[in-house]
Amino acid sequence: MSDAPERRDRQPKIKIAEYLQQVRSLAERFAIQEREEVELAAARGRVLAQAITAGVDIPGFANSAMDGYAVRAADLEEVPARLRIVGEQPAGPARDVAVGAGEAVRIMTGAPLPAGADTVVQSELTEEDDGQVVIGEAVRPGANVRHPGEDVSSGETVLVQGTRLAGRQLSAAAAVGTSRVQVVRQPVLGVLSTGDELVPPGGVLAPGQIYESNSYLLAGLAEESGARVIRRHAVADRPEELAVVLDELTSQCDAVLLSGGVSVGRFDVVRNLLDGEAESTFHRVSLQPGKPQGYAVWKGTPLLAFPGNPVGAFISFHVFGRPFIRTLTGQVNPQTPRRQIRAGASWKSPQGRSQYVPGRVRLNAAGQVVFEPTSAHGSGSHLVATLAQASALCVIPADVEFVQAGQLVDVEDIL
Ligand SMILES: Nc1nc2c(c(=O)[nH]1)N[C@H]1C(S)=C(S)[C@@H](COP(=O)(O)OP(=O)(O)OC[C@H]3O[C@@H](n4cnc5c(N)ncnc54)[C@H](O)[C@@H]3O)O[C@H]1N2
Ligand code: MOO
Repeated sequence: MSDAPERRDRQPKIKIAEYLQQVRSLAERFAIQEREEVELAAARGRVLAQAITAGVDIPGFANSAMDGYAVRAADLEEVPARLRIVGEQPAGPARDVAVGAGEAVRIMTGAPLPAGADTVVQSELTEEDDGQVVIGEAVRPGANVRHPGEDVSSGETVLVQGTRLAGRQLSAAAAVGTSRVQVVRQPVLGVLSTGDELVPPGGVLAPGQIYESNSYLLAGLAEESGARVIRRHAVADRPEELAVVLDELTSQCDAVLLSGGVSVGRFDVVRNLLDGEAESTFHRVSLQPGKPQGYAVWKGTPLLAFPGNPVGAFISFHVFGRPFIRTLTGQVNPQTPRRQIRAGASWKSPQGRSQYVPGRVRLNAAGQVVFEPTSAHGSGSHLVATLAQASALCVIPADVEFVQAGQLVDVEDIL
């Protein structure tokens, strides 16, 4: 057992932005430098180590947006118009058909626009009669024609370096002809829970014990952020055991996320063990939940230490963990978008800490869009089960102590 004394920690709190800057600086120093080339189909979730430049225009040629008839707008000045059908152009190679005065070509969506045509009339507005097409309604000149380079021109940047590749980005790369991409090596993250009271789910709970859940939370979030994860649990009051697990994890990982044991209690082993380590930094951050935070470098590998309370661990990942992984993998860190929505309930917020309240954005009975906390207990950092129902976070500034139903509040989506 550790016999470390309880700390009387009256350290002033630091601002979220200040601590975030420290976390990002740490990640910048350990940013992954290795690159690899992978098939586009295997690149989902990876981070681009190069820009993708269009090798072709998109669209590549003038083409039809509808199934219908390619015509000359000048022939539609008076409707109904009757035009002679002189050919057909499906999607695919351009046929040797052209549209002259008084003529039309039957055309399919995506097919190249025949020479002479400048407008496409969709088939619903037409009737065919004895080799002619009858167009009964006026059609805007140039309607239903997609022009070359309208989306992107050859030589333009389609995806910047540092983009994380999801389905849409893979599709953009494919559409400009890219088949292999340079990506940043996938980060390997250790996830380590500490706590004597923690029993793996499925085990038998003795009095005072609870099921361990943070490693599932943080491993899941880290994987969703593109990392490969190695998950472990070490008991809280045995620093030697924690040191062994840290040795093992840091020898295989680019970084380790810890939860629990960072506060001021006698058994807060993470803090007790790391306190003497290189660059070990512990702060009280003006955040609720998620006040106690720390980082250190263990045998050359950065560690981020989050509080053990499950919602605190989640908010810590949302505010610091995800930006840390993004920086580690060379991604840009855009500001998390916030929008103002009316509070759908009243609640208290702790003085001097920015409160993050899990909840949902919904329509209330009066038809107003409101933010509603998922739990009547608001931002309580132990509310692990109701956290799963939340899809948004309400962010209350540090100087606000009470939120009145109906007032505008800042809301962020949970990614
Ligand atoms: N005297 C003070 N006590 C506390 C302070 C303070 O300023 N002065 N801060 C409180 C705040 S705020 C937080 S947050 C917690 C942080 O404590 P630790 O990070 O040291 O976390 P633990 O004590 O290990 O655990 C807290 C809580 O969370 C449960 N837990 C921990 N790990 C897991 C896990 N992997 N899965 C599920 N649940 C977990 C643990 O059982 C505790 O209930 O300190 C306050 N105290
Ligand atoms: O900062 Mo703690 O996570 O509120 O309980």
